[in-house]
Amino acid sequence: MMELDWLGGKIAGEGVLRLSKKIRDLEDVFEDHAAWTSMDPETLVYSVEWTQPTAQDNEGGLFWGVTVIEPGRVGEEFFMTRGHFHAKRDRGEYYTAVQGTGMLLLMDESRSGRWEQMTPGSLHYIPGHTAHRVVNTGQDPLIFWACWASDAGHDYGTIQREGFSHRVIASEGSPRLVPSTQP
Ligand SMILES: O=P(O)(O)OC[C@H]1O[C@H](O)[C@H](O)[C@@H](O)[C@@H]1O
Ligand SMILES: [Fe+2]
Repeated sequence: MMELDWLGGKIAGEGVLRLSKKIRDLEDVFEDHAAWTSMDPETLVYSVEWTQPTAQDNEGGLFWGVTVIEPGRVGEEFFMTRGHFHAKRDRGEYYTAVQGTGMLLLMDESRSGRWEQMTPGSLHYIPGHTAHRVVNTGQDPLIFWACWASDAGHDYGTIQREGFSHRVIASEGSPRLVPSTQP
């Protein structure tokens, strides 16, 4: 059995998987390359804990995890996840925020973008064929839980090549959505 620290964003139990993404892992994710280069490469941007109680190729299985995005910026742009489509495009996902404030960026396959505000208690259904990225627009860690299909997989390449339709930047202290000029 797994034990969740719901508000702390932690999973305890056997077989919990963990990864963390630092500034050095996120080249070409942020628009301002000069600002990225000037930062300490060891700065933590986000970490993920998840459980895979079933095999990755098990059609019909579910995975469960939590992501903690630290507060911070690269230039004008807020810390955020890499973002992805699912490798199996039709697979959906749930996100629910428990701490902090942020923005869920969504984009369909014709690059049409939309977004949802994330606050403690907000529930977000991400349909299939929709890329998703989370941006921490607050001063505290943004913590959200997720449940997704075990055979969904992650396609990072499409976002790496083509970028998201929009970015979230700090404009006089407040978050502002701007159309992307480059991947
Ligand atoms: O994988 P990223 O786009 O960097 O997002 C970070 C993580 O966010 C959520 O927790 C998803 O459920 C994970 O599958 C994903 O790995
Ligand atoms: Fe996903």
